[in-house]
Amino acid sequence: MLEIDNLRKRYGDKVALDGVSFAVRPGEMFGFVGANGAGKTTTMRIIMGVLEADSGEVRHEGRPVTYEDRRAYGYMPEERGLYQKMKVAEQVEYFGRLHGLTPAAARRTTAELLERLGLVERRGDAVEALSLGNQQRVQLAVALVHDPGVLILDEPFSGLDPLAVDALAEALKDRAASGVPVIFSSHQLELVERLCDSVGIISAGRMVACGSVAELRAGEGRGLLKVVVRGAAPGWAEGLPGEITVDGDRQVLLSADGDDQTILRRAVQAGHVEHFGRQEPTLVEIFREAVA
Ligand SMILES: Nc1ncnc2c1ncn2[C@@H]1O[C@H](COP(=O)(O)OP(=O)(O)OP(=O)(O)O)[C@@H](O)[C@H]1O
Repeated sequence: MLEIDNLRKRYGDKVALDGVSFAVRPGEMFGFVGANGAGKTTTMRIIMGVLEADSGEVRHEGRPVTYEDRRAYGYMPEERGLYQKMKVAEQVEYFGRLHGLTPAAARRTTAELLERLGLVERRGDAVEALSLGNQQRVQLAVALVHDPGVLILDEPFSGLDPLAVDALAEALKDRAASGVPVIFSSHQLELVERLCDSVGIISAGRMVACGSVAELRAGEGRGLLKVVVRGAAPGWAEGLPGEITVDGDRQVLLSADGDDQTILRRAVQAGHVEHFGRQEPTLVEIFREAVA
């Protein structure tokens, strides 16, 4: 388990982290979300030891993490960090060697990763000649080449097309499935909702919500009741709590606090009920509520 315990960090007068804590289990994919400037990059830099916290601790498997531990982590920094003139395959191999792989192992792993990430045809190109999406794939290959025990990725999906998102997502899911804790930050909340076992929402340096999407949903209450009735006379829902919208011959009632059975009876009497059910809040709605 990777534990982030009560991290505090100031830049001069600016409080960037104000007691951030969370934990990520082996094999868990943790989505780290928050508005611009909320403190995600600062937290990840502290986990990686690129930046020192004013106080608090990062532990892995019960012990404070050391420089040696971190050498075995995979990291995709916000500022990226590739050699622009170096060729793709050479670059991934080079980072593999820096992490202590033998030349043969670095070559083999590089070939596997380039295949996996759809980069085989670009293996001989200089990084500077690649599109942003392909550069990001190379960056991920570099983060994965030494088979890291922990993966920390700062906005790995930003600027990627849907196919590149899928390729990266599959590679991360694979790593998580092999028992590695994976933390990534993102502003793409639908993606986080789809991929992550748990989510942390940070706002102004504080963790304001943390847990599985199902747990975060449960904290939001029952969700809105949505009823779609076709062919009902106008005014059928008079007196019922909620808002009606008209869509052709359909009327849609969204109700936050009406009694389900009463509303259902009224809807059945009024017309043909096409849909009746509670809408679960999306992560976008949970996020808006949490940072409000
Ligand atoms: N080197 C620095 N010097 C001064 N202030 C900084 C520095 N780095 C970050 N900050 C401030 O600390 C706060 C947290 O920044 P951080 O980069 O961690 O946020 P973030 O959640 O990663 O944002 P984004 O989504 O925009 O990348 C912000 O107010 C930022 O302006």
